[in-house]
Amino acid sequence: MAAPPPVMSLRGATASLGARTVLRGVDLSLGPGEAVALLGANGSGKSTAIRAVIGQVPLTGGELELFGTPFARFRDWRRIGYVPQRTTAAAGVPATVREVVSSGRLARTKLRPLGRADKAAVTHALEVVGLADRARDSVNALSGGQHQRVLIARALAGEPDLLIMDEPLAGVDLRAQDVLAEALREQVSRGTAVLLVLHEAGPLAPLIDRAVLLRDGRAEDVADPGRLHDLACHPHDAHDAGAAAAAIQSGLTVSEADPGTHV
Ligand SMILES: Nc1ncnc2c1ncn2[C@@H]1O[C@H](COP(=O)(O)OP(=O)(O)OP(=O)(O)O)[C@@H](O)[C@H]1O
Repeated sequence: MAAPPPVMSLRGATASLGARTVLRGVDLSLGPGEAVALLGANGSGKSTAIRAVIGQVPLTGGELELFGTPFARFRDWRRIGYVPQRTTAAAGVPATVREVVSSGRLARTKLRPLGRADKAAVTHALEVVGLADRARDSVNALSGGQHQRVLIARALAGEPDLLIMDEPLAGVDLRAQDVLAEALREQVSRGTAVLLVLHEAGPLAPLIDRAVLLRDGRAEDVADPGRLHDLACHPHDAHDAGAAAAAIQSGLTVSEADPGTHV
């Protein structure tokens, strides 16, 4: 039987923001059930890359396929969940936590009232992020970290096959990070592919199958996600991702001065 197509595949992707070329030939793909961390310095183009994947930033060149379908023909958006970079879930309209999380089902219900399965998925997502007891509260009454958890619950409620998250742990306290890591672990074990922009892997580190470093508008594979922490926190140290990968494989830090010292 033929192997399933990648969940997402970018090939030679180029993109610009204003006059600035941000992506200069990015190759990045994700298999079903794979969890990939996208690392890189501030401004290296991580958010731009994932916004290109969901069609918010148009490619100026290269190819994008989602679930084996070229982007221009892709319509199955319910298969993709997206958590934007730290923002607020409040839109000036006094929506409740449950309402915002329920909006994660929109691509599935196509504006019909929520059915039993929809409501169960929303309730489950609220429980997973630890906000079931706040379901009736206005999102305007939440803290920044709680907003972030609402946005994660909204993405989970859609039961996506590909979950894309831009720094999902930003502003989330350590206990909630553990809860979210467990939620993601469950999601990945069900076969969901996850693409995460990370600066701090924290409790997500054990989940990550592969890390990719964005540098100079291109993506470079990092061999061992076990060294994720160093590259996530110190992307500038990776002067040469090839050397970094070799060092990582051999168990040395990227900037190790004494090759006899293992970390
Ligand atoms: N609207 C815009 N117009 C022009 N340039 C932009 C715009 N938005 C972002 N940029 C630039 O594009 C580059 C990539 O930005 P992007 O947000 O993708 O980086 P990032 O790797 O996600 O950064 P961070 O780690 O700080 O979140 C940066 O140099 C940024 O200054």
